[in-house]
Amino acid sequence: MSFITVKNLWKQYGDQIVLENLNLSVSQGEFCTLVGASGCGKSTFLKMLLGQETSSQGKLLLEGNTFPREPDRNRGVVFQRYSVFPHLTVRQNVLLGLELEQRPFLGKLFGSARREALKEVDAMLESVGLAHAANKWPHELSGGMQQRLAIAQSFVMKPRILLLDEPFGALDPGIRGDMHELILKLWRDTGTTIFMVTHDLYEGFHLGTRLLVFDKVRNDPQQPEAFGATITYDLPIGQNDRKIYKSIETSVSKTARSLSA
Ligand SMILES: Nc1ncnc2c1ncn2[C@@H]1O[C@H](COP(=O)(O)OP(=O)(O)OP(=O)(O)O)[C@@H](O)[C@H]1O
Repeated sequence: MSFITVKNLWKQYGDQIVLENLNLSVSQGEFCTLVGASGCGKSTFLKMLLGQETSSQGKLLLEGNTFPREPDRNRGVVFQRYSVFPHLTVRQNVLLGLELEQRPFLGKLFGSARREALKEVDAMLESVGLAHAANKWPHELSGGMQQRLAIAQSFVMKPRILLLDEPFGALDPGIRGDMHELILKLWRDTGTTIFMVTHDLYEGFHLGTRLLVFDKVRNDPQQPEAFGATITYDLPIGQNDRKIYKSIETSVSKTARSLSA
């Protein structure tokens, strides 16, 4: 059975149609990268997967059942920035999720429960390359290290679905390469189903298992809000066809111009 099923899904804010007629079937453990013009609804789609937004029409199913309405521990999220708590050390940042899960009201663990949790935290920090920075504060970390921390915070909760909204968008190209390796390693080790939004077509074409292009097939310059974006390409990663790359680039740029006009 499909892990995630999207059937004729629409999202509308007031008179603005943001997404129209999305159809998709995703298996458990896939890594989908989402590209598309700014404002065409990629983050809105992630929010629906997270349970922060509801659809206006259509179905969004998790193993055949309606998606849970509220965010829960099965779904993690990493944003481009500001995912970590500035008043907690690196170690405390990763520990907090486990503490809140086990002691939702107190938010603190003691004794052997705390020791067990810290073992998990330290293993996680080791695996994202932050073991040496466990006692540092977020403001003492570089941008790349902060994103490593945000990724550790998510993975320590062992989510079934991880949503990444331009997680490497603010990083230098050199550091991005290291982050690609890290996310691929964690994905392979854990089998998490990942959806990652990126503005970088290269990332889209090379990372994960599947590239989804969000774009508008219909556009009325007189009524720009009358039509939403849909999935125009659904390609397996590794398909390095220059012509497809060019055609996606051209179409996405055209939509970007119309959305910013
Ligand atoms: N809560 C909301 N209320 C009204 N309109 C919204 C809301 N959230 C998003 N929108 C609108 O929906 C459209 C899609 O926004 P969204 O953030 O999903 O696009 P995006 O493709 O992720 O853009 P970017 O790549 O710039 O992050 C935009 O026009 C935005 O203004």
